[in-house]
Amino acid sequence: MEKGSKVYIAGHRGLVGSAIVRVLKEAGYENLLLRTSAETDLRNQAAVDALFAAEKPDYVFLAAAKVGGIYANDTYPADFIRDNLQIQTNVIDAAYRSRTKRLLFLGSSCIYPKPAPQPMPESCLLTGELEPTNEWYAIAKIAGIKMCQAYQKQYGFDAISAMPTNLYGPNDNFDLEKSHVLPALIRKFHLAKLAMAGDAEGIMEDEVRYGAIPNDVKESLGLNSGLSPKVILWGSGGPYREFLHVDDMADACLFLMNRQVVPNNLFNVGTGTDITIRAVAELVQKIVGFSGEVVWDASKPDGTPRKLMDVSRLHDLGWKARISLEDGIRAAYAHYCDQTETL
Ligand SMILES: NC(=O)C1=CN([C@@H]2O[C@H](COP(=O)(O)OP(=O)(O)OC[C@H]3O[C@@H](n4cnc5c(N)ncnc54)[C@H](OP(=O)(O)O)[C@@H]3O)[C@@H](O)[C@H]2O)C=CC1
Ligand SMILES: C[C@H]1O[C@H](OP(=O)(O)OP(=O)(O)OC[C@H]2O[C@@H](n3cnc4c(=O)[nH]c(N)nc43)[C@H](O)[C@@H]2O)[C@@H](O)[C@@H](O)C1=O
Repeated sequence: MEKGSKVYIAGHRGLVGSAIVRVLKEAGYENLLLRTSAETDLRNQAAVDALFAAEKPDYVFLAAAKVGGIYANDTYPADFIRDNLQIQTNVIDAAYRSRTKRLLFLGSSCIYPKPAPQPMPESCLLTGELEPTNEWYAIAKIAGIKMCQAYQKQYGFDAISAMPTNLYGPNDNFDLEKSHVLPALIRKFHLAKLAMAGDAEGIMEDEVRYGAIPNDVKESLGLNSGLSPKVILWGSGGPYREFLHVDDMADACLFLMNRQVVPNNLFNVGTGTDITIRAVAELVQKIVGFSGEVVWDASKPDGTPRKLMDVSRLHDLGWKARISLEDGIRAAYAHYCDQTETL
C-alpha cells in the first residue's frame, strides 16, 4: 500500500478495527476512510454501494462483523448468520466493483471442523462437521472466504482472508453475557476484587463504563447478601484456546496487505500455542489480584475442546506474533482500569 492510498477500515471502533487504525497511523497511513455502523449500516446494500461509489477506497480491511462469545453465538444464531452474510457480501462485491486494489476479509478459527487435526492447517477447511455452538457464524465466515476466492477466480479481484484465533486487548467487548472469555475473565475478577475490598463506588464506575452487570454475577459478588464474593466461570475449564493480542493481529493484517501472497489467499493468524481455560483463568486471577473462590458452572457449554492454529503459512512469509500471553493480559488489564479511572 502506498502511503497516500485511501484505506477503508470497516469496523474501525471495534477490537480489531481500532487496532488496525493504530497500526496504520503508526506506519504513516493518514488517508483513512472510517464510518460507524450508524453512519453506514453495512447490512444495507444500497448504503454500501453509495459509500464505495463516492469514496472508491484503494484498500479495504473488512473488520466489521456481528461478533460475540460462545453464549451470544449459541443464543442468536439467526442474527449471526444473517448480519455476517449481509455485511461481507455487500462489502466484497462493492469493493470489487469500485476497483479496490486489495481487500482483506477477517474470518475466525471456528471455520475449521471440530474434529480437525491439531494444529489446524488452512487445508482442513470443509473436511468435517463444525462445532455446534458457533456453526452459524462459522458458515457465514466460510462463505466470506469462498466469496473472496470466487471473485479472485472469476474476476481477478485481489481479495484475501485472514483467520484470527481468539483475540483480546483494548476496546474489547466486556458485556458479561456476549463477550469472549478473556474480557469476561478480566471483568469478573476485577469486580470480585472490588467487592472483596467493599469498593461500591468502583463497582458503580465499572458499570457506567462497561455496561450493566448481569444479576447472576451481582449475586455471586455478594453485593446484596454480604456473602464473600465468588467468581463463576463457564463450563469445565478443560477446553484449550489460543489467545492473540489484538496489536499482533493488526500487525499481521498490515503485513498481509503489503505482501505478495500468491498462490495462497487464506492465512491462519495466531501464536501457535494454546492453554486450558482453567490455566488462563488462573493467570488472569493472578494478574488482577483476586484471592477468593472460583466456581465452575457445568451447565454452561465448553464449546470446541481445542482449536489450535497451524501458523506455518504465515511464519513462512516472515510474520510471527510478538506479545506473550502474560504481557498481553497485563497490558489489557491496565487499559481496562485506565478506562474507568478517566470517568
Ligand atoms: N474478537 C475475537 O476474539 C475475534 C474476532 N474475529 C473477527 O475479527 C473481526 C473483528 O472483530 P472484533 O473487532 O472483535 O469485533 P467488535 O465487535 O469489537 O467490532 C465489530 C465492528 O463491526 C462493526 N459493525 C457491526 N455491525 C455492523 C453493521 N451492520 N454495519 C457497519 N458496521 C458494523 C461495529 O461498528 P460500530 O462500532 O460503528 O457499531 C464494530 O466496530 C470480525 O470479523 C470477527 O469475526 C475473529 C476471531 C476472533
Ligand atoms: C473466537 C471464537 O469465539 C467463540 O468461541 P469460543 O472460543 O468457544 O468462545 P468464548 O471465548 O466465549 O469461550 C471460550 C471458553 O471459555 C469458557 N468460559 C469460561 N468462563 C467464561 C465466561 O465467563 N465467558 C465466556 N464467554 N466464556 C467463558 C467457555 O465456556 C468456553 O469453553 C465463537 O463463538 C466464535 O465467536 C469464535 O470464533
